[in-house]
Amino acid sequence: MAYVPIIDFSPFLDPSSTDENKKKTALEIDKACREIGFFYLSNHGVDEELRAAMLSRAKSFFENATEEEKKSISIKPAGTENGDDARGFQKVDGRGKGAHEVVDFFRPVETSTPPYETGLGQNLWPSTPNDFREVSEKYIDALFALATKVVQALALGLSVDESIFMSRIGKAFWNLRVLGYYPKPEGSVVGIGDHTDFGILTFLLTDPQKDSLLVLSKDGNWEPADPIPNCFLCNIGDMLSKWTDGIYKSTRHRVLHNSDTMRISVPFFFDPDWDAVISPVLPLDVEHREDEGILYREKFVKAIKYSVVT
Ligand SMILES: O=C(O)CCC(=O)C(=O)O
Ligand SMILES: [Fe+2]
Repeated sequence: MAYVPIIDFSPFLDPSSTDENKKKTALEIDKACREIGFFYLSNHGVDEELRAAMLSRAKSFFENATEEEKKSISIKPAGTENGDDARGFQKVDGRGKGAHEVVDFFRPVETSTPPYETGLGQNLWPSTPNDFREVSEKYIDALFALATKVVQALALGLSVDESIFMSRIGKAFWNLRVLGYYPKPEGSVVGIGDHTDFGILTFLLTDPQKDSLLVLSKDGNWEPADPIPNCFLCNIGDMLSKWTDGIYKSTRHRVLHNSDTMRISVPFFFDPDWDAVISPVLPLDVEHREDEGILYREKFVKAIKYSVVT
């Protein structure tokens, strides 16, 4: 797809690559972030078998989990038993925004005890299929390592002191999201409504179906961002936009799934540490403007209450 560029990430994985090669890749990412807010990442180092396993476990969950199991792991309001507004399964109906089913997992928070505050509960792992958790945790580790490297590349591309970013992602509050878009029933919209992601970067893994994910271009057209074999589709969230004072865009996107076949999609959202303050590091000729910061966890709570809990 011509609109979103494909960026070869191998210089950041190959220990023998030169600083010059790294800088070239970092500047390609920088350009995509300034102009589009989306890019495909190839040669990212995440094993093909692991990606296939993650997709197959997601598919197996939607094909085989019973309604009873889905109910047992469903998201519950914070303050109620096991509830934290955020972790677990939910079925979103097609009124307005677009129908889908979704299970959300977040970084575990060892220190919190029930009743949980928003976002700070325990992950509710499905038991269908029985190795869902094991595969997901391997996948999360791989994506966490990749995302950290991409953030290093962002710092290089921006000529920003890497430690400003690194000191705010050591315990990145990641979210693994497993989405099932069912075949379209009569008279409803299957998908996800127009939105921006609210973290730093999203890494999207989907099955090979086309024409579902649409990205809003600068001139106001919805451009398809179809899967490309062996690439992650990456996009910028609001936190990275804030870090760059809006120079990088968190681009609007939506899903419209008009098909007789179920679509499986697994976004990995890489977000700042729970307590991180995110403030502009750009423009480079002024001081890092700490006073204009936003607390990530406040952004999270607002975003979750608005988008997830119904
Ligand atoms: O399913 C997709 O292709 C994208 C999902 C998405 O945009 C989201 O969950 O934020
Ligand atoms: Fe999104």
